Amino acid sequence: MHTENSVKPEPKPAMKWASLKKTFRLFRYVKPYWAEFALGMVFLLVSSLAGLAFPKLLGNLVDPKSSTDLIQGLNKAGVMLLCVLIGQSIFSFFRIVLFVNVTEKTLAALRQTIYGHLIKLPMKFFLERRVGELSSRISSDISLLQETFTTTLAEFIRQMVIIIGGIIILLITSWKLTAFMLAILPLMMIVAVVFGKFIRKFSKQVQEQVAAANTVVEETLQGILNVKAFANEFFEIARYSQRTNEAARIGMKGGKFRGAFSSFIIMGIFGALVAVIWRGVSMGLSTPELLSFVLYSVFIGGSIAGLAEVYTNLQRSIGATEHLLEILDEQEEEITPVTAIAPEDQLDGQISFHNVTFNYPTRPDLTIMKDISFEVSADQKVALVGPSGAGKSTIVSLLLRLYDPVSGNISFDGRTGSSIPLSVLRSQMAVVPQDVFLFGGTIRENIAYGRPGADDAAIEAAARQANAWEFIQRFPNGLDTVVGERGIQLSGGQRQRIAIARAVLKNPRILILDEATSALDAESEKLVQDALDKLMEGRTSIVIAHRLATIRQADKIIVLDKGSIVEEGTHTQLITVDGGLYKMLSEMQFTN
Ligand SMILES: Nc1ncnc2c1ncn2[C@@H]1O[C@H](COP(=O)(O)OP(=O)(O)OP(=O)(O)O)[C@@H](O)[C@H]1O
Repeated sequence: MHTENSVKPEPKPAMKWASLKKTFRLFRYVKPYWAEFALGMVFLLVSSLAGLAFPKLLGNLVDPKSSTDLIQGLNKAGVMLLCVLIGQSIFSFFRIVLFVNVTEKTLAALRQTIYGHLIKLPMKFFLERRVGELSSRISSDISLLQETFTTTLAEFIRQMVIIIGGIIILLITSWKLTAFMLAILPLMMIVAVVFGKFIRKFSKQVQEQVAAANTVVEETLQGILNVKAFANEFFEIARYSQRTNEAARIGMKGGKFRGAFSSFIIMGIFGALVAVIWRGVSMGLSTPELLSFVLYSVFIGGSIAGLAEVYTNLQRSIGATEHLLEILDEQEEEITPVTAIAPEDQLDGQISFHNVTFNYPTRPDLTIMKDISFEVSADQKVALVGPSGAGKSTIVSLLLRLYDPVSGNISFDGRTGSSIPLSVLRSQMAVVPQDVFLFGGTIRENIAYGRPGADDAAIEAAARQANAWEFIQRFPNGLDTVVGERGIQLSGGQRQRIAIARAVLKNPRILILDEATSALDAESEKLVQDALDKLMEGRTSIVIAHRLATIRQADKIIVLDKGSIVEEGTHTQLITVDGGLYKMLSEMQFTN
């Protein structure tokens, strides 16, 4: 089990400006929609400015002087207020529609960019992170940004307009009273900001705990079979409860501070109001003047308090942006669309390992492959044999260039692997893995994964060659049969034949076969083996063999032990080596 690195250190204050600058990189995704964005901004500004007229007009409304100017029985201030209201509702409507449009389009582009980037990252990246954490990270980080773009940003601008505009109007009304009010406000502001920052810490911790809890759900649902088989339901329930309780505990602790924060704001605002009214009365301001003054003060006070919330939200989205940018800053593999393979890049199928030494990037201290060299001629069938952990799968990963050797090199037809475009190289190889992964979808889609866009005739031919057609046909929906998320409705042998059909469709130059360790029933076994034999014909095949009976005909058997090649030869040669590992493994299997 991995340990959680859930609570990451808070970014240092010195980082702030740098992170803010980084966040601006996101505006690249807004750029294509800048016209809509700018228009939304105009609406926002106009509606915020119109909002500013509110207290003044309300003051006029109650002014006994204005009621003497009645125009046909209607109060002028009342009409203007109505106009402001109508104007504001129209502007708000367009502002929201425009901002939502821009946000949705921007986020879709961002989601696509991030996913497109993520899927092209090298294996090293995925070794270091948990998939559940990554996916919930991305979804929660993006929802945070959604909130920022649609509400927080607008709130920020509206509040700034109210604060600045309000103060200007107040200064014109009475600079003395304004100065008095302002003496109280900045204090509130500082406390609010400090408080907001403190609260932010809690929401971040809760977010991380929730992500950790989601990881448990995701992993256990994906591996539900294992959970049940090990009767570990209660263990998982306890694990999940621990995470969710922790999230709740931190959330509640944060809740207390949020409560205190809101009490502070209430005290601050009401306290300031009482003080301002008292001061205003003693300064001899008229009632309408006082009313609009108090209203402006409420607006300003409310905006300053809201600003702390906005600040918290902005900080959270800066955090979210940083996470997303961290992913975007990771170096991609050179994945390119392969439409046609240039003749010079067509593989013949010859492979050589020259003094390859390798360790996994996550475990630099542990040398997994030690100075390995071997040759595979085109169209040869070569078996990799050895005890568990000997390094057979690692050789396959190196062949696929999921990782690069630390020293030495791997060449294809005499060309170093790294000189062939990565996607072109991989497109000429196919893997039939031990644990076949079926995507939720139809059998047709699952087979066509070997060559997206293949027509039904090609899919049927591949299924026939893989000895899969017979069982597919027996399903009432044939190729349209939906297989579950992990293909649980299909038997192990059937899944393997689907994987073989995929490889047939791909028609690779180099075939990599990770033989299933789980025993199939005799009939299924024969069907799978027969399909594999047909698939291996006419191409280079590398077989990770667990059952030695299946590789007697191999052109070459490479025996690995602890990351080194200990023997090499055909079955007949190796079986005669006294004290040899192959002979020993072979005797063990046949006597069992
Ligand atoms: N992703 C990884 N990160 C770090 N070490 C790894 C990783 N994958 C495998 N190893 C280590 O590399 C060594 C070789 O593993 P590998 O999977 O290649 O062996 P194998 O011969 O295929 O074993 P098996 O027959 O059990 O599948 C093992 O010691 C294993 O612990």
